[in-house]
Amino acid sequence: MASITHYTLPRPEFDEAPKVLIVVSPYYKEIADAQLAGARAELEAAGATHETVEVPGALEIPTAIRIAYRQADFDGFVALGCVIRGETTHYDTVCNDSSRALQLLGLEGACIGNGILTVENLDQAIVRADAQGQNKGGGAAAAALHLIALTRKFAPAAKGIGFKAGGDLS
Ligand SMILES: Nc1c(NC[C@H](O)[C@H](O)[C@H](O)CO)[nH]c(=O)[nH]c1=O
Ligand SMILES: CC(=O)[C@@H](O)COP(=O)(O)O
Repeated sequence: MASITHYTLPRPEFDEAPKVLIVVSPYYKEIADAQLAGARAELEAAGATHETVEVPGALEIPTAIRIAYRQADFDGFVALGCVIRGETTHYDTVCNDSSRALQLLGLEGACIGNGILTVENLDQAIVRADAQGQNKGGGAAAAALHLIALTRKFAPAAKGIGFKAGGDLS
């Protein structure tokens, strides 16, 4: 069988440290801890500051990010959690709704890395969460950092454009 490796973008560099919120569901605590280790290492390697809040399950992650996006001043967010298929259709609800809500927040301008694992079994979760393995937590943190870098790159101030009340360009 043919195989191909993923290309990883170089880590972005920042003049001013990004401030990042990690929102994690410890629904599967050991998996969440491994994801957190990978995400924190990636953020620290980029010089970002970070804090972490917990929510009960993956379904609460987008709402928690929405609250922080509206009420605090984080540059970006890392969503960490794990959904493992059970006997019922609830799996599809948790996977699809959490993912869709994160995407909608992203389209509003929130810089979010989605590290919510959606897997068939615990073995799949373990290899993906492992910071020395597939390190999906680190990958989600890297995604958030890239979106923050893009936001700063295209910020009006960086182009010398100011906005006045009323919307006139100066
Ligand atoms: N089954 C999983 C859940 N379910 C819980 C939901 O996320 C939610 O907390 C509940 O429906 C209350 O709103 N959450 C996970 O993170 N992982 C699962 O496998
Ligand atoms: C992700 C899930 O939905 C799962 O944990 C719930 O299991 P079940 O479908 O057996 O209730």
